Amino acid sequence: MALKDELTRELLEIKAVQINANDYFTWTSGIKSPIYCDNRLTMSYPAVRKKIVTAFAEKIAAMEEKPDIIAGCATAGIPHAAWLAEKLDLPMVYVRSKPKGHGKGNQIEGKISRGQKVLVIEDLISTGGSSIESAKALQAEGADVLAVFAIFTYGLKKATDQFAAEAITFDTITNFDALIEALVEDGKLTTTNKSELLEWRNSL
Ligand SMILES: O=P(O)(O)OC[C@H]1O[C@H](OP(=O)(O)OP(=O)(O)O)[C@H](O)[C@@H]1O
Ligand SMILES: O=C(O)c1cc(=O)[nH]c(=O)[nH]1
Repeated sequence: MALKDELTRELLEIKAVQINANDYFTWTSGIKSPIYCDNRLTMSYPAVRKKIVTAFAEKIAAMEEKPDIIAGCATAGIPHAAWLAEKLDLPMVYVRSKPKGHGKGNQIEGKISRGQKVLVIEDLISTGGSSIESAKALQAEGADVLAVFAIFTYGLKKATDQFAAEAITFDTITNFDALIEALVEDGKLTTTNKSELLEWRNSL
């Protein structure tokens, strides 16, 4: 089984994905959603988190330009960025959603120098707003952001449009469509549920 399919299935097995058709979740963007994917749970499963790092490392191996440094998006991107940086023996930083209100007032923690090639690691992309903000904070420090990688994307048009508008490349290990297919295969979603969820996603 391809790593993408293995990880899609494992997200379901560890119950990272919850569907509540009657009591919607609120996303960080304010969007109300019948589905929530809690990739933070992957931290608690060494075999799953190792596969995530392997999948990111495979994507890096296919990149023409290699990163000098790995940047994690606070907070859920940080552990995976750390494990990836460790595997590749690369330096790491993390990026806060906003500058710290005390201490040194940093938004980026760790050392970053102008011209360094950075790969941004995020756990999940909904609208893309959080990871794009992290990438822009790095660019403001003179970093060359090669790409944003995440475990999962909902595949929202808004995310594709926002990344394109900022000329930032992004890629993910798995996505909403693969997740929905796996749920249908497992008999956990009817084809009607599937159509409703895809329609909801496409309407955002
Ligand atoms: O693509 P977006 O619309 O920005 O949404 C995705 C972001 O939302 C979640 O973070 P959250 O704000 O819940 O914070 P956390 O990472 O600290 O848990 C997730 O971890 C992403 O960072
Ligand atoms: O957009 C979000 O805030 C969001 C969606 C989701 O499914 N999981 C998550 O951790 N955040």
